[in-house]
Amino acid sequence: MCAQTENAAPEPDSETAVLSLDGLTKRYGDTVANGDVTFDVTAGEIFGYLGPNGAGKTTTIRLLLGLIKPTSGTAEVLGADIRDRRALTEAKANIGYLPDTLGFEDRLTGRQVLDHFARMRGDERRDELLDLFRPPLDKPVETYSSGNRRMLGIVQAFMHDPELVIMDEPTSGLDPLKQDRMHAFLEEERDAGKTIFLSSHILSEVQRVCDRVGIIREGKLVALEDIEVLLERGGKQVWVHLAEPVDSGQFTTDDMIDVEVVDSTVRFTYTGEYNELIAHLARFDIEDIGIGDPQLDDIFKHYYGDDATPGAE
Ligand SMILES: Nc1ncnc2c1ncn2[C@@H]1O[C@H](COP(=O)(O)OP(=O)(O)OP(=O)(O)O)[C@@H](O)[C@H]1O
Repeated sequence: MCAQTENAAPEPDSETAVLSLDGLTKRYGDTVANGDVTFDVTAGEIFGYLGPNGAGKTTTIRLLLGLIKPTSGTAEVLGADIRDRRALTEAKANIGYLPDTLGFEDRLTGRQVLDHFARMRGDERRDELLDLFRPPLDKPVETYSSGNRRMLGIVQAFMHDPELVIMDEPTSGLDPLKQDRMHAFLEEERDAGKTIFLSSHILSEVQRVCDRVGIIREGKLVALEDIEVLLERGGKQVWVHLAEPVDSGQFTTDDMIDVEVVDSTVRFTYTGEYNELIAHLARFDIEDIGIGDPQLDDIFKHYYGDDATPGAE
């Protein structure tokens, strides 16, 4: 599959660009943590920033929040240039941030942590969020499970009702039920007009909640697509059970990838015209057939190759 770059991405509407990255580059010695990363995130979408460990996701997030400085290039966050410290500080009053590692003062209770953030930015949605996410507020944070730490982090990220929320691996440490609650919550926030930027190495999470995805590999943006387009480009997953065994040379066409033949069963990903597939299949004696949508992790493999380590769950 042909990887999309920023050049081929749909033109964003600059009026509604909440995040706008322009050649964002961060080098650490010889390591290019982010290399010329360019894309926009528009208002009211859940944008998934997908890549395996070390791809550069946290670096992008830290650059966007002004926690580190770019080597070159820049970005605008809610209209503020990240190199303009004062403008960025003002913009951050309207941003929620859930870091990958929550840097709370561990001896404080959850309530004290929230009080601290409330003094800085407000907390008009605190009670509503605590009803949903329920961290044990009167215990010191050092006694929290990783799931409860994340719950507290989510409450602090959203309680001042920000326009944009940036989340670094938001569901790590959450059990499946809490992950579901979190995903449903993010969808509600998006429907209410909020913009969510979340990084993830979990393909199923991005597939489930995100409207668009940027895939980052070794610091470079290798794809930028609507989830639906990405899934469409990934073709169809097909399996057929034939009346007689067949060898792969007899069956395979140029539009089939990842062909697997076991006796009389063939599985493959089909990327061509459907009429041609049907004409091709009509030459065989077929006993059963299944055609379905591909999983994002299959598509991901095409970007990353066979040595991909996407860490899919
Ligand atoms: N302060 C630093 N000094 C040197 N190298 C760094 C620093 N921070 C990040 N890197 C390197 O930059 C690259 C990108 O790291 P980054 O943490 O952004 O990746 P990531 O996609 O967020 O990965 P993970 O999911 O593991 O956090 C890695 O090779 C990392 O080792």
